[in-house]
Amino acid sequence: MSEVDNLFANPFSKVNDFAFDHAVARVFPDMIKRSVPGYPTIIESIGVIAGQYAQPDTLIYDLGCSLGAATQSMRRHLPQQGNRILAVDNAEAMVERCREYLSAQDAMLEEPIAAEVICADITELTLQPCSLVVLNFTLQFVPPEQRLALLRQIRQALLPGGVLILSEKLTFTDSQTQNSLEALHYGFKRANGYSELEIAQKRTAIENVMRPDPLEVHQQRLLDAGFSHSHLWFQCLNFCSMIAHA
Ligand SMILES: C[S@@+](CC[C@H](N)C(=O)[O-])C[C@H]1O[C@@H](n2cnc3c(N)ncnc32)[C@H](O)[C@@H]1O
Ligand SMILES: O=C(O)C(=O)C[C@]1(C(=O)O)C=C[C@@H](O)C=C1
Repeated sequence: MSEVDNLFANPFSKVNDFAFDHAVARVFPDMIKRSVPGYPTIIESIGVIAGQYAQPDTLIYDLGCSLGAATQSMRRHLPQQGNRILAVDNAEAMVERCREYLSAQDAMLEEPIAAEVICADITELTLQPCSLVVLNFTLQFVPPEQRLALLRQIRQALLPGGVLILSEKLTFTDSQTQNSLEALHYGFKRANGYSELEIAQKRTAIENVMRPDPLEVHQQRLLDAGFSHSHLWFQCLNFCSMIAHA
């Protein structure tokens, strides 16, 4: 089961780029809960949103599933209506553990919704028709120049009435807002037991691999990808989640 995240607790002579490797997979539930304000609420709400929007007998994608927290939530909330969930991640360490977690969940649910975990790059997948797609803190790790093409693919795969749930860390074009929310986010991490060194080293580790966008950039890109409408349903500090309608 999950261990405490102390991956950045000791000083490094050089901080390497963040990777979703075995060390991260081992501590990931603790890391994400202590790093992303509102993460438990977002996970639980994804199940509720899925209950509202997943159409009977259709496919659901969880893209960049990590350990499958969103998939597990959807399986808890969805009525048994012939849905199938495809959870995809390109980090082998995550996929291995995700499969274990979902098998453990199988044993706890009466009629578990079918869920399959695939190790693949989501920018290279051909998506099948589906009613719901989840990108929960994944798009920020996709190279910016590939984001629009991915969203177009998702839009094209969505059935009429289908939705995308898109959760992201945000940046803000107004520097006062940026500085205020960034400082509060570090305060959130501190309150969750991370030291100044851990906060600083993690910041360096993610700066080349995780490139968040402002909300306006997301909204325009969703329109450019063919979504008819998008809106926020959650924001806590500089982290948010949106629903985009096909
Ligand atoms: C912050 S984690 C996502 C958390 C997860 N969705 C959850 O709800 O707990 C980002 C994940 O996206 C995956 N990822 C990043 N780029 C990817 C890509 N091109 N294809 C597949 N997975 C990707 C990473 O391996 C990582 O597991
Ligand atoms: O922005 C940060 O400082 C974070 O730690 C965020 C974040 C994320 O949003 O995915 C970065 C990497 C880990 O996956 C967990 C959390």
